[in-house]
Amino acid sequence: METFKTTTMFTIESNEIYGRYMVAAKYIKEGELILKETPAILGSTIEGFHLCFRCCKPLRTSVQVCKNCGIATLCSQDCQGINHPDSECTALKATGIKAVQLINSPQVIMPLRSLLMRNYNEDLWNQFLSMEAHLNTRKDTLIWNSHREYIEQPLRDLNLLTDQDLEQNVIQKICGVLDVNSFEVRAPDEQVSSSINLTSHPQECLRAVYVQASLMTHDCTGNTLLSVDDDFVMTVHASKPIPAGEIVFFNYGNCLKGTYERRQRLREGKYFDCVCRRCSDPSEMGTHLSSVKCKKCRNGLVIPTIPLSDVYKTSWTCQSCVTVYKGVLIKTTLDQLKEKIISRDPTSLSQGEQLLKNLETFLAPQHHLIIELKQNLIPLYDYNSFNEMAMKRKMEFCEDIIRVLKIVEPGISRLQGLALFQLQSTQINLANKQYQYKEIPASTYLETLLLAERNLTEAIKYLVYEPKNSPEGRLTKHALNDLKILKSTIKQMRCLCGEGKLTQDKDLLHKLTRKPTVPTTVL
Ligand SMILES: C[S@@+](CC[C@H](N)C(=O)[O-])C[C@H]1O[C@@H](n2cnc3c(N)ncnc32)[C@H](O)[C@@H]1O
Repeated sequence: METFKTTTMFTIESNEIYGRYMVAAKYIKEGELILKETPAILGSTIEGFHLCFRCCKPLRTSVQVCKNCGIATLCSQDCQGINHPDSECTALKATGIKAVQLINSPQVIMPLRSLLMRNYNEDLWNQFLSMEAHLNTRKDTLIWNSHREYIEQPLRDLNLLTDQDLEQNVIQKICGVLDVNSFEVRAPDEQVSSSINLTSHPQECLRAVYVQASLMTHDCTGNTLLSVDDDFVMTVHASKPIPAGEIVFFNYGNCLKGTYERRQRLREGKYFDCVCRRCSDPSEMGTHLSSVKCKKCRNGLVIPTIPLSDVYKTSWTCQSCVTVYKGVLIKTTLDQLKEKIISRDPTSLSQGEQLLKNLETFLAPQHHLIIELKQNLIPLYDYNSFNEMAMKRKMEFCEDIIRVLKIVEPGISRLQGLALFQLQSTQINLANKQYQYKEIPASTYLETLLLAERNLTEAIKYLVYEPKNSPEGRLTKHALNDLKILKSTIKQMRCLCGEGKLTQDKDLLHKLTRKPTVPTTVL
């Protein structure tokens, strides 16, 4: 086994299965910082859209061009962003191309910026080239041909590629590295609600390559927490203790998806078949995120007989009455349900609840389609935030999601932090309302506040690792302030209860029902 690189925290090793991978060089404590890194290259998603070369803000209306190179698009001449250094500016100018040529082909910009690295930062270029691109697997596939037509050909037409570049498939290599190694990061100025929404990706998210962080191997339960701040600096913390010699993993996908969906995405985008502990377990560590209800006994849960096989290729067996179902049957049912989810009106709460009932007749209570629908319904319940039933339903959904997250994302988890934050704020709002209208006695009110305090404290425990200059970091600041207020309220309520004075402290209720400074649609 060859060791490529060492820091005090990790070494890089390599084997046949993973290629290079990161290994803990010492015992790493939960929450310890493993690495902090700026991106080697930043750009738009594969389809390409225009962004400011300096700050990477998507350019929606006016576009200016860098006065020095006359090519790079900018949001303004005064932009203070650091992502268009003089070295790149000079290399871009030397190409002799015109700004309009790039404006007409936004999809070539990120590959071109990557290519230019070789002219001004050989070290970084070599590191970039050493990254996994899966050229052999991708050769002559749809993605290969698409990159040839939409990226290689336009760059060739601009005379930016040598014969040797074409012979060595340099552009395919660059595109492969970008596709396999990029992290999706938020575009600056994205609304907080979309950026910390669990379900939908921000509309204009960017791709960024971090040369060290990308060496982490995938595992569906991971042992790290990755965060990116407003300046695109990535931090990697241990989400649980990592003994010396253990692999440092990161979950490349969405931990709330089912095994089939996760594995399919990894196969299509990262070119490997995940065989981690979670993928190999037919019950997904007891969560039953992919299990369906048995039609025959109506009691048991039906799970794949061979979990590492495709849904439709393996048979499925009821854990209770042992009835065996054909995989195609399960797949057809799931496809029909997915179709219903897609075609529902996403703004209609009643339609969503109706569909949820429908899903619950076929699927395990924690099936990923049910969890996903609940995530989507939570923001709709926020619009009814003064309705008691709505608040209770929202809390129920948060608790359901947290229960699953505790298993599939154990340890420090941003998603758990966000879900707990949502939960406690609704608990407080509901208790305030009930206490104000004398529906609950002071002792019950106090009990609920204590419960909310525990949830808020736990949320903060997970969220303190978020960089201060990120939407989650700003939410954490807000949460810390909320906790202070909550503690002082609890103190006052304890006094009131102790003295038997069940008064309604309006000021106290007002403080506790303040709207958070960030939208609450975090789930
Ligand atoms: C972002 S790169 C990781 C670094 C890469 N191993 C290298 O040597 O450059 C992702 C690639 O690593 C490999 N990989 C990562 N996690 C894996 C896993 N759990 N099982 C098999 N291969 C994995 C796959 O080839 C995948 O496309």
